[in-house]
Amino acid sequence: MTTFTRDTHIFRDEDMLRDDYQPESITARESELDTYKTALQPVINGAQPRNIFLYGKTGVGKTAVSRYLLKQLQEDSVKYDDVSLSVFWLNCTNLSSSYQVAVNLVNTLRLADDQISTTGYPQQRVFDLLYEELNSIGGTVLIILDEIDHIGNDDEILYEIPRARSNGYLTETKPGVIGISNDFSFRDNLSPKVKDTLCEEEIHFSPYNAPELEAILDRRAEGALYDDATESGVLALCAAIAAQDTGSARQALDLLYQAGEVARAAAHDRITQNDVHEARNKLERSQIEHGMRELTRHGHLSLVAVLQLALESKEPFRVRDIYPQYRTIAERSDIDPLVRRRMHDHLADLAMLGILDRHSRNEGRSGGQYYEYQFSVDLEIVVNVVSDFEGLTLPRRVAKLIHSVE
Ligand SMILES: Nc1ncnc2c1ncn2[C@@H]1O[C@H](COP(=O)(O)OP(=O)(O)OP(=O)(O)O)[C@@H](O)[C@H]1O
Repeated sequence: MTTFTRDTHIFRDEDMLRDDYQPESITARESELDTYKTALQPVINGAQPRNIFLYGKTGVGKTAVSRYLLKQLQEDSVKYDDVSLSVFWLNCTNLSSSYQVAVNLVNTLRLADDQISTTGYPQQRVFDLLYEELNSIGGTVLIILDEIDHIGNDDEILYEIPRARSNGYLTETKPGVIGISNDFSFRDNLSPKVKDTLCEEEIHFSPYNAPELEAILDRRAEGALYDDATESGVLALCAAIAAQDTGSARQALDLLYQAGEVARAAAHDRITQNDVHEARNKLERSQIEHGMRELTRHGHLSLVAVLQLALESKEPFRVRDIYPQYRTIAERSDIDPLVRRRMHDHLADLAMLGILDRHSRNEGRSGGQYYEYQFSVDLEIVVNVVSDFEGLTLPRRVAKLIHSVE
């Protein structure tokens, strides 16, 4: 019988290493905190809030710093009788227009039993409903729009809310918008009037360097791990790996967590540097698997075509070898094949995701330039992912291999 017993010698509180954990203090972001605090100061002064735009790559603390400061601002605002502050968060993932953001905001501001339908209203009607809700709240209302880049070019609302008071739609409420994005091109592509309004105050979060990441890990490990749970150099190694790759605190924390899990599974007394290396391989593997699963149908077909060739003969392969395989698999699966050039784009995507290696070659003096492809990951990983593809008629050799593994 399987039994569970508590293992406590590594993690004191493993939830503190999870992504949704909100740290009580922020490490290594002094200048961003200063600028952000200054931008929020008008709220405490009872003045119209400034609009703020935060941008920087993923995992560099934009959300954590915002949550930390806004919580502090809410606590401090209570001390002033003439300040009434309300803060609302909306994650804009999957919201690709001003209309959708407006509807979701109305529903965020309303009670659960008073929600509006997400379709069927004219845009101006939804904006009017939003102004009604905002007016009924009164005081200062800060709206934080996380992952704001999903709204794309349909960005009217980012102008409408900040300007609603000066345009006469709001009399009781002073609105402020804080937009958060990890897409650098989004800011550059904003329409000029939106840019002027939303980016009144811009704060850029740069990637962390290794000492900064080590300081973040150190602070987090104090609560998450027991005092002697890591071999010396483990935190520095996690920090160095993440700094070299992305500069993301999320990546560094994930690595430490996963290394703890590796140590726990192997019944080690403490996390070793080898555990960190193993954790890194595991994380990379799962990232690559995820990348393969998320490909489009034709990406999957291209992947299977290269896999079939790799099982039959020695890599690398040219597009002229891969394309006929791709066509055959597509036709047998009742899918219209793409033309060769378009399929080549999918091979380029596979190379970009780190699944294939791609080398450019020159064919002597007379010939042109061409590309060669080969897998840069273990075939075992590819076979494992391909075995979950549905609706494809797999070539015999691939199907047989999958069958033998299962
Ligand atoms: N300066 C910091 N001090 C303490 N913890 C931090 C710091 N920066 C980031 N973290 C932690 O790293 C993780 C990722 O941070 P966060 O979610 O704030 O990144 P982000 O920049 O908002 O990323 P994304 O753009 O993907 O939403 C969180 O667990 C957060 O608590």
